[in-house]
Amino acid sequence: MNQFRQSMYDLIVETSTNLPADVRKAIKAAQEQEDAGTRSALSLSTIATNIEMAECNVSPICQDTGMPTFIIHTPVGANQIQMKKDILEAVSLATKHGKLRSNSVDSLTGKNSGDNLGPGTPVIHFEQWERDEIDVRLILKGGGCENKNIQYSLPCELEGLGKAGRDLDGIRKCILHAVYQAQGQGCSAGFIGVGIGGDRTTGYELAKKQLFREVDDVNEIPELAQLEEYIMKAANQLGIGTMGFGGQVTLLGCKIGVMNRLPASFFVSVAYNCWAFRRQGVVIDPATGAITKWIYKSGSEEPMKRPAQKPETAVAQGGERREVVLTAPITEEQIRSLRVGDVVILNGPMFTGRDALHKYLMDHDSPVDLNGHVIYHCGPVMLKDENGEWHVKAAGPTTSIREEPYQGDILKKFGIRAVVGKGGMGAKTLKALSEHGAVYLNAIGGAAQYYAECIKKVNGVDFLEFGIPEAMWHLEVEGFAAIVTMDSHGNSLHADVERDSLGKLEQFKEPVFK
Ligand SMILES: O=C(O)C[C@H](O)C(=O)O
Ligand code: SF4
Repeated sequence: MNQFRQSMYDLIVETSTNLPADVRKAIKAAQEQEDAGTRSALSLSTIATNIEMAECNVSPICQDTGMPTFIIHTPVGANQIQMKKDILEAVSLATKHGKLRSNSVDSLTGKNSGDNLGPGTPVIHFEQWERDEIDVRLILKGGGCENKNIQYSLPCELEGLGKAGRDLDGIRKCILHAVYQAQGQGCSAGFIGVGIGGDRTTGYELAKKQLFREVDDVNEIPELAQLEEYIMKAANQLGIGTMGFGGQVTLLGCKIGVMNRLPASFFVSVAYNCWAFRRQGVVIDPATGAITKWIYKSGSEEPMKRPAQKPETAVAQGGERREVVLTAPITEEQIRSLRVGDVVILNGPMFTGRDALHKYLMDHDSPVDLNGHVIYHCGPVMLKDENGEWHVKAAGPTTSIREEPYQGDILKKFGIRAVVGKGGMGAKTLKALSEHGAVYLNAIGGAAQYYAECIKKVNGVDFLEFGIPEAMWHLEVEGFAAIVTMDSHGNSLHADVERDSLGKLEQFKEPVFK
């Protein structure tokens, strides 16, 4: 088994950097369905480019490399203690090499362990079987989509859909509601795994296990096969689209599993996975620890279509949208001229800030003058070279709504003119954008290689003690494209799409499965 640690390292790198063929196929099919020139089509082109860049750079597809979760089947007698040690070493090494972001945070102190190891991380499940080989599957599911997981307890009353009872039709309503409530925040278009039954814990486990099924397989249980097919059709009529920009494709895959439950409980658990659906698996020779087979067809066999021109250029040429180039510090006048739908190309300085920084800035000063500047909701993957210089390895946006309690106050306090993130923000921020004269710019979630390439220099860093993802990185960008989705005149594309999709959800109120 001396090669086992290397095999686990290879599995981690492949999973983080090369999206498997079945996932790529689903994204390519979505590209075919969206009308050229729309915001969703533009986002899918960026996503396609990003997938190819990640494979080519052998760098993370998305900066959030998630909670590494290993599901392992071993022959009777395999040394699981040694295997676990090897996995921990492989995880730590992959983190050191920038293939995983340091993602393990002490929940009480906020301290990042720096190597992805700590109580509860990574997740490793062992099970014995009677076969001779070892089967290791890995999923890297990011935090933003994890936050959109949802569990229903039937019977219940659902917004837009009314009563959901303890039957197949009630289950149908829960799943549709799950897709609706995620909006674009889990980086739609997404994949869902559903677990029917179990208790609160095993229901979610079952839901996550569904994510290991191939996107195009067919459920062995006929009622569930029918339900999966129905959900794919119905969810794609909600109009949420890629990143919640509106569009034809909201859901890329739906897999449903079932297990028994207690008489008093009836849970429907939904695990939401972003388009950056990173999972792979290997078969291992128990004698040597070497990989004998990759379980999911490699992404390298399913190349993405690269757009002929840069996606943002294509949009600007589409006519209806304006492209505005801005360099910080930005004036109020420049901001007031922007409208929802405009594409902004940012050049110059940009400062990252996410959860820890927003909380800090509420009652402290900023170490840098933020007047007229751009704050980027981003927790990058960074590596330091031998000369002590930092390099950006992956740097897409994080879900902005988490900063809703702070953002409005902070942008007024420091004079910030633009907030870059993904998934949009709420009413409090929208009001502050209007009052102060600022905009919200939506970048494409998960497109971490695409944005990393726009970052030309790291000028400095503050609060490294918050950990790499939470630190305030001083970046210098060039050609960083994002779409105005909330302007300084009270308009929010996110509010519009949410309202429209609720209207569409209501069309699915009547029973379908009797
Ligand atoms: O943590 C991140 O960088 C992103 C996160 O996965 C998110 O979707 O918000
Ligand atoms: S940023 Fe988006 S693509 Fe990346 S892990 Fe979070 S939800 Fe997934």
